[in-house]
Amino acid sequence: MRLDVHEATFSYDGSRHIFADISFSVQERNIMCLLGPNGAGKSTLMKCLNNLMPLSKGCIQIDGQDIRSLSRQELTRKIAYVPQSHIPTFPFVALDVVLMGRAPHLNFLAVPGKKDIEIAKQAMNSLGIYHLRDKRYTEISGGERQLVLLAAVIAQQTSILLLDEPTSHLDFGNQIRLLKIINSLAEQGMLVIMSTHFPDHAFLTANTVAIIAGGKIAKQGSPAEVITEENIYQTYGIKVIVGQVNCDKSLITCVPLIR
Ligand SMILES: Nc1ncnc2c1ncn2[C@@H]1O[C@H](COP(=O)(O)OP(=O)(O)OP(=O)(O)O)[C@@H](O)[C@H]1O
Repeated sequence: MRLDVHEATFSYDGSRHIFADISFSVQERNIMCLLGPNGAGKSTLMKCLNNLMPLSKGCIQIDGQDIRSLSRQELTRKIAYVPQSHIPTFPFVALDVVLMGRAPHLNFLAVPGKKDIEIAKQAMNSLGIYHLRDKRYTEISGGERQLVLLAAVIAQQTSILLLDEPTSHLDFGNQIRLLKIINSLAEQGMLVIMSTHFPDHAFLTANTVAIIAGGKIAKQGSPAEVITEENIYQTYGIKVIVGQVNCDKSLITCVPLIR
């Protein structure tokens, strides 16, 4: 499995480009992190990768096949996507929300079977939220909702996972547990693209980092190549120290300087 983005260009209004001529490739078992300031276009790019927004120019291919030639069901069997925010409308119980992840694998109007329920329960278990199964989605916290949506995409069993700021509502422990799960999904063969506002999350997970800024990929490469003091200053206008952790030289961290 491989995802190729060729000269992708997108505009909401037909005049202002949100991004232009963006190209990159990601292979299975790899995690790509998208960094960039607010409003840079990360969420928009995620939606284009999932063909929810049509590119104005360029193309996106999965194993050489243009995603525009795939039906929505074909695409949802290949790509799972968790948007940045999700406003709950119907009071489904959490297990039913996770079961919705099985929809691409069901025939039209078919109800989920025993196997689907088992997969959904396993997904909830892997995220430590099985106890939420009978709770209404409209009556759980923002972080719990984020974990329920993640369980739904794990149950979807796709080979590509698009996660738009997946840790934004999670407590510190759940952030790190989720990053571990993302790493293990990639080890099992998944291709993951995730946006984040935390450079450290890229150090903990990513093979590749792309900084989106000014409608372009401003920098692209390994986390150590891209997350540098200079690049972070250029991107966010803040001073940081990027360095090895003293007690474990294999870890690199990015610490903001507040003084
Ligand atoms: N539906 C829309 N219609 C018109 N413009 C939009 C729409 N959604 C987003 N934009 C604009 O597109 C640009 C990119 O927004 P996007 O949400 O992709 O950025 P982002 O990098 O994900 O930001 P953040 O880090 O704040 O989530 C912004 O200028 C935003 O105002």
